[in-house]
Amino acid sequence: MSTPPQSDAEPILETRGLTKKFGEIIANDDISIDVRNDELRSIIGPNGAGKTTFFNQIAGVLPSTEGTVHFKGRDVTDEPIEERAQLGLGRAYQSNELFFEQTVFENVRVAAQTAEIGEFSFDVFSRARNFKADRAEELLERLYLSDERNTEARNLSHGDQRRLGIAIALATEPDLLLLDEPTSGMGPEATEETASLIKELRDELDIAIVLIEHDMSVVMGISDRITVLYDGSHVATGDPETIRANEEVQEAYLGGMKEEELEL
Ligand SMILES: Nc1ncnc2c1ncn2[C@@H]1O[C@H](COP(=O)(O)OP(=O)(O)OP(=O)(O)O)[C@@H](O)[C@H]1O
Repeated sequence: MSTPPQSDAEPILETRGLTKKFGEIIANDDISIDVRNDELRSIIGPNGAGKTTFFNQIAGVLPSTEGTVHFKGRDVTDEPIEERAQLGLGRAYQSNELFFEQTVFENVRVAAQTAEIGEFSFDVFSRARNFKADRAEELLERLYLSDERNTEARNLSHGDQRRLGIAIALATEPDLLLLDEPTSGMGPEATEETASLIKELRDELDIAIVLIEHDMSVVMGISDRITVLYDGSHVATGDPETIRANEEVQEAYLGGMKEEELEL
């Protein structure tokens, strides 16, 4: 399915014809989207739709079989993940990427220090401990983690680890933040808090955020626009009302998800 771009002004991210094949498996086929520089965009679709693969193609974790990725007008299709990060394309860290033996504060401070210096070295933990401390404190406050400042990352709750992963990503001062299922494994209350936090971050930091999310109340509640993938293809992009009313979206979802999961 050919997918014309949908945006009108100043896209920070443009994918064109993005395709990923794993041998015979076509994970993504010809995906073209534009994300505006102040946009909160959700990517949704049933299991196996190609969402995570698409994210990995954007971040530079996976090379694409075909197609291009432009970030801030620059072709980054062949740029490695670090180069994209330097340009301002950030992705939240997963729990298994944290420094478990270090405190919450040190995890964020070192991320800020690494971003400033340009590379990570194990020396960073022994450097002057107040380097980038203000920035780290500010981020902890913003992510509601100040109370856990001195807790070792391994002792954090699941939800706090997810927030720490976002704080680390923000330490690199991204202009576009990618969040892969930020509410997964959370109960209803933490999910709601995380959704508000994501919206707050976009509004206050004035950045673009693209998230993969399964919780439809989160998606419908905070997204400016939603992109629906199904079986590796782009089905639709539009505001929540448009997506809710789209018959093709309902069919795609009802084919792959239970109606009660959908809440469309
Ligand atoms: N490394 C890989 N090798 C082979 N096939 C893969 C690989 N990664 C993903 N796939 C396949 O590509 C398709 C898309 O997978 P992907 O994980 O991107 O979907 P998804 O929409 O993120 O699914 P979920 O919601 O379950 O995370 C699936 O058929 C999957 O089995």
